[in-house]
Amino acid sequence: QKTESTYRHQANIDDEVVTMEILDTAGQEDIQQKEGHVRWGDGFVIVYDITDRGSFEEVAPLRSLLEDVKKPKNVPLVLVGNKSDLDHVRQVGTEEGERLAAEMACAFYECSACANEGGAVAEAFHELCREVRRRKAVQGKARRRSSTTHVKQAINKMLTKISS
Ligand SMILES: Nc1nc2c(ncn2[C@@H]2O[C@H](COP(=O)(O)OP(=O)(O)OP(=O)(O)O)[C@@H](O)[C@H]2O)c(=O)[nH]1
Repeated sequence: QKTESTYRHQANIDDEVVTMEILDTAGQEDIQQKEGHVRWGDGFVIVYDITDRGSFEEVAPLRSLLEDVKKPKNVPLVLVGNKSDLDHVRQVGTEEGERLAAEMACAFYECSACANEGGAVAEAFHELCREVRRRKAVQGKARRRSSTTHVKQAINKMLTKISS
């Protein structure tokens, strides 16, 4: 049974301590629940499985939901293709992920929650934090003394291991 969990994770990003509140959604919510998650989040990691084309096809509708709920603001977002250790059963090419991320104007990472070589999982989260920070600065809401940036996220498929 799919479950929803929350995590708190602290990281030092560009010499600033950031506390992330992470919501790992189960991906089976109804539309009201999904919208609630989207309202709650400051930033989003959308994760698909490179060995499952269906999961890749769920990205665009999710992105539309984010846009609809957050508009007129644009949404801090990163796109992650997970399970890069399973390259031999890959169904979604790296270039396809890159192209989709370019369309969505967001950063893209391929990574593996199991074999997290090069720390791509952490890098994806760190980049999301930077993006949230940039948007807040642009919106004139940057609070210089705040050492706690809450990055909240709602996604359909999520990495459960975060290491930095
Ligand atoms: N090989 C490989 N397996 C992975 C990777 N990430 C997750 N898995 C496996 O994929 C399965 C699903 O992982 P979950 O983290 O439960 O995926 P989920 O979509 O978040 O599912 P829920 O937590 O039930 O919502 C598990 O058996 C994991 O061990 C990865 O990077 N590589």
